[in-house]
Amino acid sequence: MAAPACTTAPVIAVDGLTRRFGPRVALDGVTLRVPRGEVFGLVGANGAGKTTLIRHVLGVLKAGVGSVRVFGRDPVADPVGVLSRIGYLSEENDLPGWMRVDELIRYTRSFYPGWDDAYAEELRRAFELAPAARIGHLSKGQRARAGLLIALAHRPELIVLDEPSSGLDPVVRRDILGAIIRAIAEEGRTALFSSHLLDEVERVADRVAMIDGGRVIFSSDLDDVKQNHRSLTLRFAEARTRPPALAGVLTWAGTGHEWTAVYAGRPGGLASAASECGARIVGERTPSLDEIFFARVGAACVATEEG
Ligand SMILES: Nc1ncnc2c1ncn2[C@@H]1O[C@H](COP(=O)(O)OP(=O)(O)OP(=O)(O)O)[C@@H](O)[C@H]1O
Repeated sequence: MAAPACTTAPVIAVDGLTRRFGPRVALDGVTLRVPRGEVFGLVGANGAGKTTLIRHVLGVLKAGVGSVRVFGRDPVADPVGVLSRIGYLSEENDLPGWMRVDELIRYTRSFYPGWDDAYAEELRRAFELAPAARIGHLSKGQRARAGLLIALAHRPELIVLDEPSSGLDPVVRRDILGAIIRAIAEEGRTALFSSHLLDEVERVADRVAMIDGGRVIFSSDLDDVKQNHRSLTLRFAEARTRPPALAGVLTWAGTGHEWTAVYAGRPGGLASAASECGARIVGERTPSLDEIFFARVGAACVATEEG
């Protein structure tokens, strides 16, 4: 999954994007960069703003406050220039139910000069889609595979997948992710996908942005995320009813003598602070992306309440 070194302009550049639906703020000052050749995971709970952000990237929604550039272009002003280079799988996966699989492939093919017949056929076989099957009669998982096939087969420079695994069984999930990896492994290809399944993002992404309440609360290279967070269990000499406030600790869980912290900072940074308050570290490990996400969301909520 190693991405090529990225020195070129980002494929997606979002700056200060705010979107309101009536009184509801769906995106709040979002700024992010999706570098070329990387797999970028957008993670957040339902309603966090992932789909709204993707709809701006596709030019379906126009940036009122802030700006969105894809391949350096405004996707609203230049939809053909941008969308012809994107493969998109929507969360709803709204394909025409009356078409057969082979008709869907022929129909979609006509829009894309770069359509790769051999690759489309390879995907059709890998996804076990019968050419004569009616889309409307396919299972949800099969429809997702068909949607993914037509998103991938024109070999787009950028593939955008909104919750590709939503509602699918683990085997299909792996099929879908395998296909994503194949698509992006082609030189210089970029993938942006949203998910609330943190284990899935952890498996495939090079970079993640965590979104909560319309804000990007954290965005980083995945290896850096893992390196810069530790889960540390502290044993205190005295039993405590609440944990101490220690710099770098995002969240605490525990009771009495033992408390576990998700900590962001340099390795070993918590040790001296712990000993100053009569504790020693009795356990240490790398937290999962899931733990980091919830720690970050929790810390962001506390900061908002205090701010
Ligand atoms: N067209 C719309 N009209 C009104 N509110 C909207 C609209 N689209 C999104 N929202 C609201 O904006 C917020 C962000 O929604 P969005 O669909 O972007 O979240 P999401 O992270 O993609 O969640 P999900 O995975 O559930 O789709 C939510 O509170 C949602 O109800």
